[in-house]
Amino acid sequence: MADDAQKVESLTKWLLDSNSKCQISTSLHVKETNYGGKGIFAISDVKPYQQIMKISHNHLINFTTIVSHISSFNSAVHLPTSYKHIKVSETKSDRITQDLYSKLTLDQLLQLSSFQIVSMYLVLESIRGENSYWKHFLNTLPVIDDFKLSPLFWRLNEHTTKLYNKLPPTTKAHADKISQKFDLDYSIVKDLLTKYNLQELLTKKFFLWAWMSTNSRCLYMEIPQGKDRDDNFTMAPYVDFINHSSSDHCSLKIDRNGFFVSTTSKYVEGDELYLCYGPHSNDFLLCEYAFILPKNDWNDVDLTDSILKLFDEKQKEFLREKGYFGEYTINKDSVSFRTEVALAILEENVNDLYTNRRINALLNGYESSFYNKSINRRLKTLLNGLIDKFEEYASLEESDDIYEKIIGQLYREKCEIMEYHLQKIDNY
Ligand SMILES: C[S@@+](CC[C@H](N)C(=O)[O-])C[C@H]1O[C@@H](n2cnc3c(N)ncnc32)[C@H](O)[C@@H]1O
Repeated sequence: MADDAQKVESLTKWLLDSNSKCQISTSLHVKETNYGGKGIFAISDVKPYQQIMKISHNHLINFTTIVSHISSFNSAVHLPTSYKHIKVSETKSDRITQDLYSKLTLDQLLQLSSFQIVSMYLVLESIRGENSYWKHFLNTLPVIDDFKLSPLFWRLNEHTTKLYNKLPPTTKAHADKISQKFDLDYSIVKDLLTKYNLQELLTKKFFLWAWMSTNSRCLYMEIPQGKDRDDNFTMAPYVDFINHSSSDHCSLKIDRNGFFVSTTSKYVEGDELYLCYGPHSNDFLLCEYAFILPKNDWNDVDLTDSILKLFDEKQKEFLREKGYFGEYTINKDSVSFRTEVALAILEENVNDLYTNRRINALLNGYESSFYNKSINRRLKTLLNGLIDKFEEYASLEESDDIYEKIIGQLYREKCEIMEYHLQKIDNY
């Protein structure tokens, strides 16, 4: 079994094969980081705005390349012309290609979402092993244990389900959504394989590995052949070694020639290159990518549940109609405008909200200082109530258990945001 460095080397050789049309700058090197698996480092200076990687379409895994590859085994399928220039040039035959790829219809493939098809394909191509065109890429994907920090993993593993219920309520709500999506995707793919008597290939654990690999390594980009918005993500070998940072980043571009990565800042030898996966809080990063940052300026506290309890039906209806129902947050600097609006309407008579001049002025972006005092008063009560609940969990950060530490950090970060606002209110 090749070690990690050899696997990366084989992947690089495969990508740089003379016919591949891929390019990787010779200034780059993949190596282990001390915080989150592998990363990409500069081994010599890299200028800003320099193209450092090009991965051709034949080396990308997305809806288009998968449909094109699988259908090449079924002579009854005639692909639309938009697929014609994508060719995964592999024809080796085995049980998967004979019993499944040669029988799947275009309709069946097109009915799957991108998430379903990519996850299913990773499982099937892994089973094909040495026969798979993607074997060098598949060898560099994470193993299931690399996702052990993911709440989805906690929920499905009997030793960690208790942890799942300790998550902050909004983190848990996000994790619940992901879990539902996973369950649905698993049942749809399982049903499809059952039609071909291949259901035993798809254990939940295997699909979880493929699904989390897809979730944590896919890059959201408009695919030129994409049929709708959901198709707009791709797996890009080598590019997916780039770790996340909310500040320093590279830029991505996709066109008919392939997937391109360029720098936006200068790197010197030894620097790690980063990509910003998006403006994500630690709640989001944990649920979607199974890691959190030691410090994250995108963290927030969601007050929606606490605030919604304060409204009667008329107030809720007004907020819904005006587009201000829910998503009431505060972050490290400010109270969101949505939160201010929600707390402001509590000051007004419920029967004349639609004609109330002050409220309508606030909604139209005019002076709102009239409400400041009452917003602060209500916020103070809400935050004091939440801090009391959260502080108990924040102490989990002192635990020796890695999972409890993470849960504790999430609560502590939320407490710090709330304490900052309480201080600000007291100084007002
Ligand atoms: C697209 S991959 C990046 C390459 C990955 N480190 C590897 O070893 O293959 C995304 C995964 O890398 C890890 N990761 C990325 N950025 C990180 C960061 N700032 N801190 C900790 N882990 C990070 C997480 O496990 C995440 O799910």
